[in-house]
Amino acid sequence: DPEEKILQYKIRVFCRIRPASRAEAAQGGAIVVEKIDEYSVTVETPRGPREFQFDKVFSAEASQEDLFHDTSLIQLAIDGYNVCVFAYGQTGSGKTFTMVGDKEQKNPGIIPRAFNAMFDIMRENSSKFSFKVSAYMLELYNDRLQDLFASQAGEAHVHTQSHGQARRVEIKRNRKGVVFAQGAETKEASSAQELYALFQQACANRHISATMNVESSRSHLIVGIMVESRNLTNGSVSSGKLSLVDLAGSERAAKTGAKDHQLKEANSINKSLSALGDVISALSAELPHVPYRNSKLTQYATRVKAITNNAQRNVESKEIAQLKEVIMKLRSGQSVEEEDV
Ligand SMILES: Nc1ncnc2c1ncn2[C@@H]1O[C@H](COP(=O)(O)OP(=O)(O)OP(=O)(O)O)[C@@H](O)[C@H]1O
Repeated sequence: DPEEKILQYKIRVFCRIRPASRAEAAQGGAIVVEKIDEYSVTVETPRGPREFQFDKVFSAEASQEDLFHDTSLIQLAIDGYNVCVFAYGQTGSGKTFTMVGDKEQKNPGIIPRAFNAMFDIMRENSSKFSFKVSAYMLELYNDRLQDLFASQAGEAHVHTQSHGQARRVEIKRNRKGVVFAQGAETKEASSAQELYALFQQACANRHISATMNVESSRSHLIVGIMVESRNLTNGSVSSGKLSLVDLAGSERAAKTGAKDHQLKEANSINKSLSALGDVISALSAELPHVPYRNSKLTQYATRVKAITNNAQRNVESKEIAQLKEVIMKLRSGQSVEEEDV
């Protein structure tokens, strides 16, 4: 029963412990986190050990295969649901390793594995369905969404902008309440290899702050894969989306010792991450109002099909209230600003 599957999958939080790096070991670093069973870890703190629970815990020995083992979320996206997977953690905790993998792709992460699994599942179902896969890839940097496809698209205006910045993308909501990225270029892919090649092009356009940890990414990476499937027997069409997100480091601005534009980066990263935390708290507590609108990241990343009707009604009534305000202004002969609309 797909509805049952959806409820079961509403939000799941996994914990992955990464092994200590050679440098950390050489500096005499101690291991302070330990998996105690499938669902819990202990963390050494100055006030003694603390225990934390998760839907699943992966130890430092867990391989990339172990992590990806369960492909049911990919199946759900193909079945027409909106699925989002993201990695959260401080700089160097292993988000990019988990989502993307190592540079040489000897240990591919969730994103390339998801591309392969997606096309494998579609191939297995090709006698009953025809599929169309398209993708957009975005970067959220200093609260600005940028299209990572745009600057290799060869459009003249792109090159005239400073720092090779791609054009702006806006978050919009369609009449059905589904969030989409307006202005984002989507590209079709007919194989996992093609999709991966698009991903590599997109990654080459990301911002990396030069003076911080070289490996550190200071922006959120958002990969949206849309799957349209047509039932060959009755012609019905469904569309689902798999969003794969590699978040920027979650450390606090004060700790990074960052200045000026770096501080601005850290602040906007923190703002969007704490907004994400608020949304997840509201969703898991099943609160009637989910504060999606507090940041671009949450407007985009956490729109799930399982959102309660109440939350949806709240958003709609807010939009209707705005609309009423605009109508009132127009009636009384006042001017209407672009923001109002
Ligand atoms: N499970 C793992 N096994 C082996 N090496 C790992 C693992 N997780 C992370 N690493 C290594 O640790 C280093 C930091 O990981 P990574 O770059 O993924 O961190 P991050 O959380 O994405 O950091 P940032 O927020 O700065 O982007 C990398 O060299 C990566 O290869």
